[in-house]
Amino acid sequence: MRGPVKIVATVGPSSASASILAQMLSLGVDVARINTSHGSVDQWSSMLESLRRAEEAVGKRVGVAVDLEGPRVRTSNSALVKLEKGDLVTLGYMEGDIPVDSKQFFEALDEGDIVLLDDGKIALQVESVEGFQVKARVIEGGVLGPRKGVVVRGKEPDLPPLTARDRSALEFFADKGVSHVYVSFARSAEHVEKVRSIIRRLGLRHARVFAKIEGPSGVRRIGEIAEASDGVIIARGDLGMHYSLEELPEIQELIVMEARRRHKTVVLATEFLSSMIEKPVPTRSEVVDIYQAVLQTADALMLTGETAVGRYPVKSVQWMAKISSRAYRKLAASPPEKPRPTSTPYKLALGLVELAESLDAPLVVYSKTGRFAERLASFRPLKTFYVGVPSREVERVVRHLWGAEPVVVGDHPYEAGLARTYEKLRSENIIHGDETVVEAAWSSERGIYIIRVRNLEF
Ligand SMILES: Nc1ncnc2c1ncn2[C@@H]1O[C@H](COP(=O)(O)OP(=O)(O)O)[C@@H](O)[C@H]1O
Ligand SMILES: C=C(OP(=O)(O)O)C(=O)O
Ligand SMILES: [K+]
Ligand SMILES: [Mg+2]
Repeated sequence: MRGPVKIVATVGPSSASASILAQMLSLGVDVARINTSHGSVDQWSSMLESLRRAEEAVGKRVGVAVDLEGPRVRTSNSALVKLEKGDLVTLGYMEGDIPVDSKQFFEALDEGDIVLLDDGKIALQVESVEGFQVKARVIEGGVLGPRKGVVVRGKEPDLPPLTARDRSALEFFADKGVSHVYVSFARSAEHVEKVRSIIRRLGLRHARVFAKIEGPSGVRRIGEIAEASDGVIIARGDLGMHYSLEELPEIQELIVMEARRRHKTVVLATEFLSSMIEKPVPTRSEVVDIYQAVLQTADALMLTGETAVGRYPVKSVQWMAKISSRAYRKLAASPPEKPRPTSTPYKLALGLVELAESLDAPLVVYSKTGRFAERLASFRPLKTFYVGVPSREVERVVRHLWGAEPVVVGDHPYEAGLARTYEKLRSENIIHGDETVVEAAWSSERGIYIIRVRNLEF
């Protein structure tokens, strides 16, 4: 039992081939992330093509998440830059030892500011600011790769939530079966709503909008942002540059709690297995980090550099799946607490999860949009639950949810959809004929909620 936690893998140069992706999918990847901070329409096209081929080979369709660059400030160097501790370097707009691609970056800079590069691996302290010419001292050295993220600790560029690059990326992906859009640097509910309206205009009907919490305003406004989103992502890469690292565990706990109490999908991202970018085996602390993340009941864990540019993308997925299924055993022994239901649909969902658990029976439902599945997942059912869905579009949405196993049965009235779902599970021998099963669907035609328990043993 791989366990209910889902795995998001970033597709990049290391994993863009159909054969590598097929191995990753069969080992447990549930969502493929395309980080549009990098690459081009041509590269994204070939990634989607490889992904389709991998899905065919494995017989499993996964979520397709488009991660928008957002107002990201980056260095614009194309070659590596070696930086030694103590060096005095110049930062300039598209020029200098360290060229930076945003004018707003320089306008907000003051002497004494700490500038972090590449998820904080390199740190500088600003000594002088003359317009777009800045002198800074290297306080943490390293080799700066091309086009790496730049963050001024505690300062967020007051830029619009979407850039021209984001809009063209969304236009490209509008008819590509995308199931999730990750909004980078989400700073307010308004940001999220803006992206949602653009997505709707582009015809991405079912796509869910997840807000990436990457800086101080995202953390401060987590409540309104979570309310406005379908899910939140704890982006530990950028968060670890805005905050000092020892603050990260509490921020992670806070955001998981704020998301879960609002029944929102919650994803933990970045540096879970970063040592496996170079090595075939994780460090002990990475293993424990993943184990603890599962016990914190995130819906999904995200691999970034490990599968995008790492030397061991398949082994990284293998390790994440192995550790999370081990953590699942611990969870099964001491079930996680469930959030309070906030309305009738959630009360029904909670009742269903508890009924299935008390009978130790599989839960089978039919959900036309995937919203019913989201409500059930939010109560963290300990066993996989099966969700009949009308289309591949909804299948991809449901794939992201804790414990949810989507089954495409076509578009039917609820009761017929539920019957087809049960039949399909029986025909694939996922559920056995004599097994007690809890089923549910609501019949909008008759305005009633159907709960049926098959093969009860008294
Ligand atoms: N689509 C891509 N094409 C090329 N390189 C990529 C792609 N996606 C990710 N990468 C590489 O993998 C690294 C880690 O991935 P990720 O953490 O998603 O990126 P970042 O944090 O830089 O936005 C990136 O810095 C980049 O070097
Ligand atoms: C996932 C993250 O965002 P990105 O990789 O797009 O910077 C992060 O900052 O941890
Ligand atoms: K991004
Ligand atoms: Mg980030």
